[in-house]
Amino acid sequence: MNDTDKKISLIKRNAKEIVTEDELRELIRGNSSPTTYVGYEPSGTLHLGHLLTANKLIDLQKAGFNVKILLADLHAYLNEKGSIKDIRETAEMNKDFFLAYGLEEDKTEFVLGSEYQLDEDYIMDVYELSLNVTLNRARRSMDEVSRRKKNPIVGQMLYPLMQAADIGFLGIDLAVGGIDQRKIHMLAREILPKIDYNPPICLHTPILTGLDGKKMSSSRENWIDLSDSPEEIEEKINDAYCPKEQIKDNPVIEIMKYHIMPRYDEITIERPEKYGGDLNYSSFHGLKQDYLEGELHPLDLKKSVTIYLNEVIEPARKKVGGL
Ligand SMILES: Nc1ncnc2c1ncn2[C@@H]1O[C@H](COP(=O)(O)OP(=O)(O)OP(=O)(O)O)[C@@H](O)[C@H]1O
Ligand SMILES: N[C@@H](Cc1ccc(O)cc1)C(=O)O
Repeated sequence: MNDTDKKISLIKRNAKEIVTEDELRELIRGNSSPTTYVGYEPSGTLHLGHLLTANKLIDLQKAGFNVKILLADLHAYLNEKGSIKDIRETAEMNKDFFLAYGLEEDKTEFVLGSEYQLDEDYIMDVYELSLNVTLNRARRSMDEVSRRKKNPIVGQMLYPLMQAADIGFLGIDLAVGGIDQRKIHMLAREILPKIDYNPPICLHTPILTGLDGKKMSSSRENWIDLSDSPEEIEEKINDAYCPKEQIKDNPVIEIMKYHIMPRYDEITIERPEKYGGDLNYSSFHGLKQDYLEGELHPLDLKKSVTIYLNEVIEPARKKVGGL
């Protein structure tokens, strides 16, 4: 494998899609330090779902990308997440969480949305974009992001235009987000060239299933986050939905796949001799096969996920605890 192929395979790992891989290859060949970003509406809980995108940023850092994290305070405000003062305080806390989680401090630039989103040039970009997007299209792009499904407000129309403008304004080559960001990203690819910015390449991560088998979300109380103690994690994993021989919508399998396996060359599932002894896996493929065939039992999986997840989270937990 040449250097470009190695980077591409790291970037593709556990991604749901890249739009497009050819453009990514061209970018990596032609630019030794391209720029990527994820934007987050500041949130009181940064759960393992949010951290899927942070894992991808860590991979991208290893592949030579400059990483920006946008703490999107004005977006959260427009999405009715609270007062601007409270949102900004939460943004400050989130910054520490990301660094604690493993992003390299000197290679990660944090940007608060309102630091530049009130500048004249940025606002002119948003206005120009607004002349290129129908109400219907703006509304549809927000289907999976907006809090408010009925009676949309104008704030919801500004939101995707601003997200597109961010990508242009911050000089982003590769925009990363959960697959729920897809429609906004596709809109950005289409409209940014109309105001003389390059269309971004987009990478989407899967959506992590919560402990109850539904999307992990701070409003469902079905999450694990960095402030959970080892005892809480043990209890949560023990009680988690984990159907036998089923991979789909199985949060314990997903935690193993997305949060644990990328951090180890090989993992061991400890099992008493009488049940066949320890199992070792260096790829998710082998583990998946064994689980589907009933060779790996949910209880053994849960025990190992508890041990490894605690190990993965420990450094961050210490830092966050000491803040
Ligand atoms: N369960 C999840 N799995 C994967 N990514 C997620 C998950 N929840 C949120 N994200 C991602 O985190 C980023 C920030 O999303 P945002 O803060 O709006 O989350 P949200 O969907 O409102 O979550 P919550 O319901 O927990 O508040 C987005 O890129 C989104 O795709
Ligand atoms: N739309 C993202 C937040 C975001 C805001 C602005 C951006 O430029 C990027 C991302 C979310 O759902 O949380």
